[in-house]
Amino acid sequence: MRIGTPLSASATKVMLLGSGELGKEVIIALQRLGVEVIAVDRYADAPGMQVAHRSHVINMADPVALRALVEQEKPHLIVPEIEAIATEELLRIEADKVAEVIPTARATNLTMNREGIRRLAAETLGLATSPYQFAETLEELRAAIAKIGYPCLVKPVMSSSGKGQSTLRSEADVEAAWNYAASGGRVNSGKVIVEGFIDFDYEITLLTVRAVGASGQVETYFCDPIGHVQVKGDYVESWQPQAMSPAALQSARDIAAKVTGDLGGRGLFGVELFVKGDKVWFSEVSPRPHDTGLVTLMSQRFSEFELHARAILGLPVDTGMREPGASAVIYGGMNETGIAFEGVKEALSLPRIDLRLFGKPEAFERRRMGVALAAGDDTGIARERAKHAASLVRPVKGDAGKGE
Ligand SMILES: Nc1ncnc2c1ncn2[C@@H]1O[C@H](COP(=O)(O)OP(=O)(O)OP(=O)(O)O)[C@@H](O)[C@H]1O
Ligand SMILES: NCC(=O)N[C@@H]1O[C@H](COP(=O)([O-])[O-])[C@@H](O)[C@H]1O
Ligand SMILES: [Mg+2]
Repeated sequence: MRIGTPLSASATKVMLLGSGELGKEVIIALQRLGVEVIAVDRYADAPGMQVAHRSHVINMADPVALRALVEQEKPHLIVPEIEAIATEELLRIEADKVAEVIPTARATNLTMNREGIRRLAAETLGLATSPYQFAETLEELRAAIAKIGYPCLVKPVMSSSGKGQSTLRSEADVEAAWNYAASGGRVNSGKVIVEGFIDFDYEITLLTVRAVGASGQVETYFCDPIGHVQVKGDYVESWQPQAMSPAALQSARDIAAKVTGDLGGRGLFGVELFVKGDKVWFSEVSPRPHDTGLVTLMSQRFSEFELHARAILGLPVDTGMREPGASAVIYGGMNETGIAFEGVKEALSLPRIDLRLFGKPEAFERRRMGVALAAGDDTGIARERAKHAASLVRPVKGDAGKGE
């Protein structure tokens, strides 16, 4: 693909659907390559909007509003960024050749909903997954759990970052899990998945890139595995590389190649896998950069965001690492708008540390507001540094007019 001049008739135009912290980095990467970027999200002043050429606030789950905006902006590429999009409309947009959807409209549609991707992975591709059932009423949920047993997890079919997700240990947890799934998902479709609990040794994200190679064909590239820790279904810490046995790594790559090969298109995918010994289970896949991959801003030659930008533009990629790294999340810790951060100077005084403060206009107790990034001679050192730096950054109530 030729790249034009932004804001001119020759512009290469990309529209991000979702403009949070991950989209913000994709936008910066695209802008560096001379792309014109339009940021879209459900609220004003989202992180990516603050660096895009222009932005729009719409309900992306509304097919009519989505179609109208795409026809108004006429982007060449549409890059979904969040799990709250009317993906059936993306199928129509792609079929009508209005714009190209990254990686494909089908991939976005299947992964937007846990049922689509789970049935594809387990039933069509025959990959190992946790046992699962779907339910649309509390009664169905009880019947589903009777088949799966305890402990198990209940998740809304459309959600992310652990929203609406519960781990159930007994019958006493069922009703609360049902209610939380109904209220906590990003979009309430009324349906939940019940998953059997996998007692894994560790879990990884295998960033997998489908990009045009030297042959001119789309080829599959793997980044080094990323290890992570999740609390309440949301990532709090990640590091790269995660040590794996050769058999587990091979199996992880085979699974990732199968899933991303079926989903197709160009772009970077975050393939989430559970590992116990040499056994690997597929959990889910994001057809876009992954939150645990924020570590790659520090650890790779090209971050997952730069790789996504290159891949979607049809450009070559290099998935090599630079050095071991780690990331640690900074939460809002309060429900306030216009907060401030203290301790940034202290955090950045630590060796080989960097920070991203996302600039979200409103903080919530458990809303991710920033991330500390660290490098080290090994991941143990990098993890300690990242956690230390994150702990030094303290969100406080913003004081209008006070610069510090
Ligand atoms: N079947 C399972 N067995 C054991 N742990 C699980 C299972 N499903 C989920 N988890 C744990 O919960 C975490 C979040 O689950 P999942 O990835 O499905 O949620 P999510 O809302 O899609 O999160 P994200 O969008 O951040 O990836 C997993 O990374 C894992 O730590
Ligand atoms: N696990 C998916 C993930 O991390 N997605 C990232 O979080 C943003 C939403 O954050 P918000 O809920 O704070 O607005 C999304 O826009 C995306 O950048
Ligand atoms: Mg996940």
